[in-house]
Amino acid sequence: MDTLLPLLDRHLPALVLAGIVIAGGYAWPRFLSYLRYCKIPVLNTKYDGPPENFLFHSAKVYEEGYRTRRNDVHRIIAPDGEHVVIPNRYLDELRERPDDEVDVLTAFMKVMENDYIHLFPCHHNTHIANSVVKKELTRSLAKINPALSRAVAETVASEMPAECDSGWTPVNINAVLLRMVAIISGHVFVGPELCRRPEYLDAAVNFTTDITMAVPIVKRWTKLIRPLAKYFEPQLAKVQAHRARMRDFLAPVIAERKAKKARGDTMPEDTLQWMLDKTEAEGITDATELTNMQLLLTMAAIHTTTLTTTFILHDMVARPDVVEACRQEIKHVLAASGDDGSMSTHALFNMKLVDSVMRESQRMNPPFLDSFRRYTLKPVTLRDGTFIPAGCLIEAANKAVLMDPDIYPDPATFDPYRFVRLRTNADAPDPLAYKNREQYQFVSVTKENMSFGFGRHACPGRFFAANEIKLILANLLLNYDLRLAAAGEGGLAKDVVLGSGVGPDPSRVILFRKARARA
Ligand code: HEM
Repeated sequence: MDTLLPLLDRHLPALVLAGIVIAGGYAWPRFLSYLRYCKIPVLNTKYDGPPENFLFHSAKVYEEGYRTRRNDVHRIIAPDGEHVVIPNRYLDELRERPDDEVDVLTAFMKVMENDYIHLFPCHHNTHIANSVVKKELTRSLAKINPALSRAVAETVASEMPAECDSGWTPVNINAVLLRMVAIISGHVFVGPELCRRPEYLDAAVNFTTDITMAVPIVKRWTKLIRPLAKYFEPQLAKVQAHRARMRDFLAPVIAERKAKKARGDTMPEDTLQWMLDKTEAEGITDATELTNMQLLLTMAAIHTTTLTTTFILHDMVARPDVVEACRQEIKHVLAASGDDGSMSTHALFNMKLVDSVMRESQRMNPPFLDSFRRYTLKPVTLRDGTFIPAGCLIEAANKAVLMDPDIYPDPATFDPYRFVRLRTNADAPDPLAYKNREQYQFVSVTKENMSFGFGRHACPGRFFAANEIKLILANLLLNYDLRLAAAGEGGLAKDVVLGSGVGPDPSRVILFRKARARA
């Protein structure tokens, strides 16, 4: 104490100043946040407190918001801050707002703590990656589908456990699908020669999981000292190690492709090549940027498609009649299409019951409880005078809408025929009175189904994802019998809801057996 007091005395002014700076750094953002949000009614005071309160009760929070305040802008307090929930009736108006007013990328950068995680390449290159999916990939689907169809057949055969050939075998289908989807997507991301290479597969399978774990770790650090997190949190180093490995993997591939192009060789048709062509045209030659763009697509595509397909199979296997009806439809469509065994986009379009089961499964198990995440870069005044300040993370309820009985009658019942009925039977009552019943296809995005988002930034990969999922389902149903495992055999589904994310029970198994010759 004797030595401490003089020391304190000598440094008192500096200590007081440091205290003011730290307290100010902590309190100032909170004060600004208070000013920004204080006029927007808050919903979830009862889930305030430790982050777990919101994380594990988020479904109830969104549901309560939709039930009690569906026509008013309101606020949810989540562990990462305030989320402003926008009623559906404003979405058509908001989707028209330009990106420099209501921006999707800033929203995702904030949610994903991009300053510390560095998931997104610079704005411009992120737009290039998105536009490659929207334009080149989607426009090429009919052309690449025969090759994709063969790739799916090979991958299903190689990835399903060999034990299924000799009898009923418990399969953790989520884990199997993750590799399958990574390989199949890899065919169109980096090409058939590279899509099974361990470096690519490691990034495709583990990058998303490592980022998902890193984001809450970053958020635990108070903003003022967040830049220091990378020196203390090994999870952040893990994310950057993925980037370095992927860059080492892609750099020689990129160099080789550039040489091929210079020689005038025929170039591959995959997202890497399309991104190379677009960036080269603009003089961007850095392999790191292309690596980041490729990793971004991996992040957007692999786990989302895997969890959607897992949910569909979990929902199907509980209903043997639906499995059989889908199998018959697939056989019928293929017999009528006269294709050479590969499944064309036209044949996939005609699998309308399969499509309906996919949409119904996604209706009951959307990947996110919310959708239409945007950030207001400028203050927004809506036509009826409703005001949303600048600097807000806005979003709309998704799951609560999908369970609304006025929109989806008897919403808690899984009805495999719900959407095929609406699409093919003009007399089927349509509570939404859509002008075009094709709005009920799996890929259609509406205010009443935003699992692929909404507006001009709705998921551009959904057409590819729908093809991929249908091809996987068709191959599994034609080549395997499947049945429900009992609870004791790992068959009990317990979905995981954490914050706004929803996933299937990752440990659940389904019994598969290689199909004997069927009629
Ligand atoms: C079933 C699988 C998938 C689901 C559920 C899904 C879901 C979503 C959602 C909810 C968004 C945000 C949209 C919005 O806020 O309006 C999104 C954006 C995006 N998705 Fe997907 N996605 C899937 C598959 C894919 C695939 C396979 C790809 C790439 C081939 C992809 C590429 C993208 C891209 C590039 C964006 C950003 C679009 C933009 O900001 O303009 N997604 N996705």
